[in-house]
Amino acid sequence: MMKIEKLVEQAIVARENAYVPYSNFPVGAALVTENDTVYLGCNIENASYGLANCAERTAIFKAVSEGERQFKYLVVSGDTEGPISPCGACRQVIAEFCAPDMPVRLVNLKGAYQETTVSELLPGAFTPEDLKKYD
Ligand SMILES: O=c1ccn([C@H]2C[C@H](O)[C@@H](CO)O2)c(=O)[nH]1
Ligand SMILES: [Zn+2]
Repeated sequence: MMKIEKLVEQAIVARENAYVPYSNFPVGAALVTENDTVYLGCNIENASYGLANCAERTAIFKAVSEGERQFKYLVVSGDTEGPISPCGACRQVIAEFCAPDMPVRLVNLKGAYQETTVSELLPGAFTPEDLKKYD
């Protein structure tokens, strides 16, 4: 397992690439694969506001598009008062690709954090398992 402090630092540094001309709210993410590869993500906004892609989804989509399917840890960082809170869309995408018991660390820039899990972020998620009987 990678050192958590280093992952948190990477998730914070990942904010530097955020494209956030509309919200001015950079968010970063660091996603660790089973083989300890780290995929970083930042939020990427759009003049058509609703098309913003959050940092967590950027990291997940980068990893999945490189063929990765097994993940073991996710860190999300933002300059929030308390730990950052992923949006509903990200919670659903996280539940698609990460095991229910996978740990997720939500952090801010002041050292506050919440260590949670995928299933705690989205209890009762609709997942690929629910479609299996239609295979
Ligand atoms: O967990 C979060 C929460 C918010 N945002 C982004 C979406 C938008 O670009 C900006 C303000 O909501 O922050 C993320 O990337 N991840
Ligand atoms: Zn989101």
